[in-house]
Amino acid sequence: MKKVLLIATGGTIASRKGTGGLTPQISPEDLLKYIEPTAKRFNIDTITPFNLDSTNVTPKHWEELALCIKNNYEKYDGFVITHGTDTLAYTAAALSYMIQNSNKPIIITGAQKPIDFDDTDARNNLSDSIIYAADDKSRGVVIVFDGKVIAATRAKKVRTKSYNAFSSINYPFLAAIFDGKIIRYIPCEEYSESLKIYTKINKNVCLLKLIPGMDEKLLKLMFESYDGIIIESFGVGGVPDYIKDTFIDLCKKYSEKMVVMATQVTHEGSDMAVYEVGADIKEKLTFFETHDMTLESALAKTMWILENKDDLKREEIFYKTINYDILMN
Ligand SMILES: NC(=O)C[C@H](N)C(=O)O
Repeated sequence: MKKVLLIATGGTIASRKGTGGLTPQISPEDLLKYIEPTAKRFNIDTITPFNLDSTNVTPKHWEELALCIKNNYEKYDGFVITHGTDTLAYTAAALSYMIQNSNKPIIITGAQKPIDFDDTDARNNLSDSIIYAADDKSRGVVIVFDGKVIAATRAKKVRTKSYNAFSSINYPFLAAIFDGKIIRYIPCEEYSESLKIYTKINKNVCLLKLIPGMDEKLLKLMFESYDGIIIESFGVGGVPDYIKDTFIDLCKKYSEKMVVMATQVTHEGSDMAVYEVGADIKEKLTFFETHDMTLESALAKTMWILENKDDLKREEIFYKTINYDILMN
């Protein structure tokens, strides 16, 4: 019988109504009781490293999850992490960099409604995740949600209430699961490189979303305070003329920091070479562009590189495809 470790971290899937609204209360053993026909086909152990609404999940928790999988890796055939949906895409992206070349599947799932609601999506999501985790052809870090399997670097929460809460951005779904059967659109390749688990990342990374007319004060503050600065610019990318000189000065002054240019537009990605507002600084400065990556992945990849990779290797690794994260590189 396949051995699966269910790692419960809270979220709506395990929530009940408290006096102040929904809060995680249902134990992982009780979660499994709601999907008994599936659960009894496998040998499932449970562990609860933390029990939070995912609004409260931080990079420190991503490190706890990576360590939990490292400590249990040899004992199980697959892993299912139940997680709140609000920051699930961030955790999934982080685990994609922290756990690489895993020939065992690591699934992250959650739900829009608690598992004990009559109209819940939780039972399908949990049951599908366990089936996927126990399947011989599954590998790597993925999200299973609403009958779809999404590469863990490509997900974005796009709906706050509907069951199809996650989209796979700039990449197709890897598989679908109908009535407990997996239909693989993109078969998982076996990793030939050895498993790598990183349990530390650099948490000193910030995000600045540009708005029309933005004051350069914020830009200065971010360059002074952080090791990694992600700037979400407009369209395919550029820096407005009214902050451009400051941006150039700061990039030169803090050349040891990682500056990453992203876009606020969800689909199709950035390309700063297209317009003069982007092209002129791209020639003069060293920074990274997210291209078709999600913001969640760009953030997690920056945190992982800053902590674990040599400065000279940054560029090569930022643009290297990891768990399907970037194609336009
Ligand atoms: N659907 C959910 O899980 C939302 C919840 N607030 C969470 O992220 O924990």
